[in-house]
Amino acid sequence: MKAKNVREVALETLLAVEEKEAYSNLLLNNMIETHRLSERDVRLLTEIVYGTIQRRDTLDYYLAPFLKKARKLERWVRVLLRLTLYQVLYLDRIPDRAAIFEAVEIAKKRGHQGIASLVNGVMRAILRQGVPPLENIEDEVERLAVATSHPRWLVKRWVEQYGWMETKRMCETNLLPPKQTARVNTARITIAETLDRLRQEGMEVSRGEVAAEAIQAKKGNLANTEAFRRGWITIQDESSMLVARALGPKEHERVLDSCAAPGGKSTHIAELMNNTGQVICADIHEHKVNLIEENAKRLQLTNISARTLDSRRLGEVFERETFDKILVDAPCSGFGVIRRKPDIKYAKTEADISSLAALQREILDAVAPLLKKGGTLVYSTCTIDHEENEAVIAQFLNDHPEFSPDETMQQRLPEKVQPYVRNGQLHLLPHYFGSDGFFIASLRKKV
Ligand SMILES: C[S@@+](CC[C@H](N)C(=O)[O-])C[C@H]1O[C@@H](n2cnc3c(N)ncnc32)[C@H](O)[C@@H]1O
Repeated sequence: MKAKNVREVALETLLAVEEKEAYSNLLLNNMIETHRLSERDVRLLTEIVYGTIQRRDTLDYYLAPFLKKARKLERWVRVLLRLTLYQVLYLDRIPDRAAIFEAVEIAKKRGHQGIASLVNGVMRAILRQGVPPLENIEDEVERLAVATSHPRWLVKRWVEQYGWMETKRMCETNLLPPKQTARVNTARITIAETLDRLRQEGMEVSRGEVAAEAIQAKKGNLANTEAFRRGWITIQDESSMLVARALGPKEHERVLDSCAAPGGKSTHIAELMNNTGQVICADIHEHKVNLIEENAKRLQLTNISARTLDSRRLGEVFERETFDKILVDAPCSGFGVIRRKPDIKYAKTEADISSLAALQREILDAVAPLLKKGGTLVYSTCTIDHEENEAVIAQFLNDHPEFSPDETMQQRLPEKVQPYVRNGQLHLLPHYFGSDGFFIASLRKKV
């Protein structure tokens, strides 16, 4: 497939993201499969799609003065202009004229000569005059929001919760491409051997930075390796790997993972238990439950069982005080994973945060009776919002005096993250280690 067609595929993908058909990572995978792209084209497509989404609001700010005279633009024309300007401003290795030429060709093919002239005219004017400076924006919250392409309400909320400097760092880090990391199935293979095998497959890999079982790849796709097919590795972010460690499952225990699909943490828990005991997984979505089973099979873990269940009703399925450990890896707004799923920042609203917090409290309330006395309950999210994190835990502790914060969690976590643990709660922001933003709280049920 020629580079020209890659940009058409990019336009199609971006339009589907705008229509909210699915998250960009899923749409991109579908497109890559449908169009059978070469590795080089996959890289360019990925860069253009993620980059254009990541910088959407900045690109619109830059385009605005050049579109004043244009009549109402069709959505696809705006998206085409965005992805072309993205290449011109942020992709050094692509000559401006090549990016503009391709855009004009697409405009002719998809529209007509008039649209092609508009696209050409706007892009040439930007090359001549340059884009408007961000310094023109007086309000500093607004300026940061436009410069890093986050909704203003979200930046304002983070400034209130974390202060200006942390917010600025977080917004800037969210623009970087995500790291590619994986967890080694240490029940079956050592880290050193995994690294060797992956290097033999042509991958550029090293140990991770935070979690003991983590490796990272600079080049190549870990999901396309023999090591992955053989069940030696699982694609997972390093922050995510800390959750099973925080839970600290032991051999022969009975563990409940109440929001388990696709099983990233359940399989880690099962590995840490050396394939003994029972990891019982629940998830509300049947199609996702199948993924847990597929992953367990690939990793050759036989101590996992998965069922389609609503965690708010688990009391109807399981006896009280039957689990040694329970994980609630709750559905959340996902603001810690913007690097990986950039469309999240435009898709979620403040109202979503409040309704998610209500759901999170409901799930916690429902699973609490199922834990044995002396057992551990871990609550985690891949968001960094107080309302879904510490506020949920504060409310839970208030409503459940039989639980208390578990101070021992700190010792189960890698030394590097220990300074970020307070009162049995770990807060990781994306710029600390370049991993996902995460919240993990451990609670102990009194004996
Ligand atoms: C953060 S994801 C879990 C990720 C998973 N723990 C992993 O590491 O691969 C949250 C999951 O909760 C599920 N979910 C949402 N509401 C639920 C409910 N009421 N009961 C059970 N699962 C639910 C979603 O389908 C989603 O798979």
